[in-house]
Amino acid sequence: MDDQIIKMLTEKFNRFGINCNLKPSSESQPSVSTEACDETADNVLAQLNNETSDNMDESSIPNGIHECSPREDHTLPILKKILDLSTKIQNLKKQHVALSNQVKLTTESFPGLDVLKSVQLLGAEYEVLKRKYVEESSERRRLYNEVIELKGNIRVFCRCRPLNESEIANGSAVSVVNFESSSDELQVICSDSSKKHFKFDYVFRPEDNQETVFEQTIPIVTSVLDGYNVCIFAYGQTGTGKTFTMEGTPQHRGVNYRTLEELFRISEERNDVIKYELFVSMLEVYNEKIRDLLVENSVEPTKKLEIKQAVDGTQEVPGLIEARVYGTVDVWEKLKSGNQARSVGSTSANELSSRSHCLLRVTVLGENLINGQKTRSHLWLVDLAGSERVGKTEAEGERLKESQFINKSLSALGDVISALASKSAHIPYRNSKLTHILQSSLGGDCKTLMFVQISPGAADLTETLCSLNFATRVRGIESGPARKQTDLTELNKYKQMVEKVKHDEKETRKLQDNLQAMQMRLTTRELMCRNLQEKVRDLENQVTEERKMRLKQESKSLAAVSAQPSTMSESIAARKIMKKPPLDPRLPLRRITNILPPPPERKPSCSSSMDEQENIARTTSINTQDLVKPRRGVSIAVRPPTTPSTSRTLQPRRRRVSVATLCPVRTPLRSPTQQSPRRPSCSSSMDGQENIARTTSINTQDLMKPRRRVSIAVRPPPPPSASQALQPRRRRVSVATLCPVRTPLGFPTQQSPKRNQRETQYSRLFAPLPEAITSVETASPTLMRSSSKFAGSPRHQRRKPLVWTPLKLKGLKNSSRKSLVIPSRPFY
Ligand SMILES: Nc1ncnc2c1ncn2[C@@H]1O[C@H](COP(=O)(O)OP(=O)(O)OP(=O)(O)O)[C@@H](O)[C@H]1O
Repeated sequence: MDDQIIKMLTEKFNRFGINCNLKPSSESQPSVSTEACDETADNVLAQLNNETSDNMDESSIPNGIHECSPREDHTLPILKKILDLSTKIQNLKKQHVALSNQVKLTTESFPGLDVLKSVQLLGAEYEVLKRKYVEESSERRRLYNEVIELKGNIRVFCRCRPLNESEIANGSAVSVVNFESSSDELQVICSDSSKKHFKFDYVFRPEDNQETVFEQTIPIVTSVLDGYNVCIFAYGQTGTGKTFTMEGTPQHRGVNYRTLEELFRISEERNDVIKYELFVSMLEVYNEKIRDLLVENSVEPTKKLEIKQAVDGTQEVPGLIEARVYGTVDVWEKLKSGNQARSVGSTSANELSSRSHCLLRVTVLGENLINGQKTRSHLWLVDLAGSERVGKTEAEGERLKESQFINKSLSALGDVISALASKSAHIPYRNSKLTHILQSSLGGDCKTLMFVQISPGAADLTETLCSLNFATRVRGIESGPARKQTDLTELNKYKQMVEKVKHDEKETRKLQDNLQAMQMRLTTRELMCRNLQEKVRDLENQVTEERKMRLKQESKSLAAVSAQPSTMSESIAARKIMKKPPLDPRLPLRRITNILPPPPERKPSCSSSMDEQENIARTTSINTQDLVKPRRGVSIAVRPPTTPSTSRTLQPRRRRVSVATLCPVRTPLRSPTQQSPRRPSCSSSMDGQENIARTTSINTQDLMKPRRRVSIAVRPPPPPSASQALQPRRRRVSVATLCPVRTPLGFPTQQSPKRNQRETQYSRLFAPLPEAITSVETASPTLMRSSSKFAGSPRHQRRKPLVWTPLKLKGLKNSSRKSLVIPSRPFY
């Protein structure tokens, strides 16, 4: 026994109060193996147990344990445990040693540089091979599809069913269809014993089973996994085995089930390269209505389904259920429930006759995990309703209606096929729901396979010939090459996003431009405001200066008048000056703010033809300097009538009076920009008998002069002409009133030369005759009238009296005609 173990055991025994004297065996004795050690431990244990149970007397312990006398009984279980643990430790140590011997890590254990190099080489090689594989597999698919295209994208298989029991029972056991040695030809023996040859892509005999049929179908079916649209449909007379070929029975499964089975198998195969998702939809076209066959709750009223054209040009049925299928079990469940929902009925030709066209659509979404290419393709599996002769099947009522719909849609299908075969410009796809929904499958970039189902019975010979002729026409269609269907959903999404971004950018640019323009306008306005403020300040200064000067002058003249009041007129003038209200120390200047005044608006020129005898012209012009001049001048000129025209002859009682008034008017301040250089000329009819022309003109310098004058000029009329003799009562009076008007600030620069010209003209026109000029003190409307040459006009020619009113122009801001027609009054 190992000395170390003995020593350890002895120590442990002693610690627990066991007098244990374990001695190693003699030197001559061979070393004890671990098994021997275990055995020893077991013996010790057995011995201890015996001592505990039987109170055995002290005896010798074999194999080196010479003495062992437990003092107390309760220490034995602990000892036992210790021994157990020791044994376990030993065992673990042994296992450790064994494992260490097994795994000996040395520097040699790590791979060398050579190995690493070769691993790297292999990795690169693997990448190259992978790339080559992808290239090759795509090339294979391309070639494969090319082969199919060479064979024809519309392929026609003919399948003849076996004679059924009733046909045999009726004695027509002889088949009218003869099959040639080759697999793509057949002969039909007509009633006149003539033979008709038909050639198709493949001809299935009555003995050919479902597997044989599907074997030929596989190549075209698998194209859907490569991203091509595929359509397989069964056409033929009722009871010839269309449903049998497409759906089959649980024992003899048809193309539908086998196709999906194959698709799952291939997708499993390509799992590491392409990820596929399969969806199934099932619908029927019954009496020209589309019905979803996968709607679970048939109690609910079926929603109306319509065919719509999708963005990529394919025909879609929005709202149609697309059930995801994960395996053949799923598929079978879906097909079963769909077939149960399908409209079938019993006819004389077929006990379970399909009364509708059943369409199963498989949508395949594929994503290439290596290059990320996505595909979305459809596979249509169509079991058409059988063509039937209404007379032969003796259909009545609902069956008759169904038959009519079926035949109509099959006829539409025939028309489409004919149009496609003759390469007609217009293909009547929309003549029926069936052709509309199969539009892209029949004439588009799709691979189409048609099963023409025939009966071998002589009784169905005519229908058989019809079906075969139809199938021959279909085979003659030259369709274009099938196109791989990439998933355009994401592409369209990105396109829309790009469009939106472009639009947004355009909008942003427009907004930025607007902002810049606004900023520029703002800057310009601020500049203008500053200029205006400066101008206002200058004007205010000027006004203050002039006011001071005027005060000085007034005080001087007042002093002079009070000193020598010689004449009556001077005394009156002095009185007037005294009476004059003190000047307003502050001019009512409008506060100019940063808000710009509106753009200068032209006063509307209102002229209306009220009477060709009347002409009223008023012109008001305001100058800022006018405001500060404390003088008022009124000139009234009464013009003699001009030579009357012919028209006047017809209006003998009309008179014409023109009054021009120049007077200072107290009006609200107007901004310089609003001060139009030309006042509008307003004409209005005041009286049918009178014509009043008033011209109001304000001159700033005049306003400053401290004088008031009203000049009334009454000119004698020229000698009456012959025409006037006929109009003795006509008079023409022109009155021009010039009065300084207290107006808003104006600008001298705005005094247009045209206006000056006009003023000169007027002043010349209304220049007072020396003998008619009366001083202000004596001039009054009454006097004016009495002094006029026409004062003694007959009463019925009375003109509208002039109204002498105080100057009231408060609303110049509104710039209405009223504010410009300034009524005047004597300055007393
Ligand atoms: N190749 C065949 N082998 C064995 N039985 C067949 C075959 N073809 C058809 N049958 C049988 O003929 C009968 C009628 O077939 P099926 O109902 O498929 O005809 P159909 O063309 O779909 O008729 P319909 O247009 O009226 O629906 C069925 O009982 C079917 O099992």
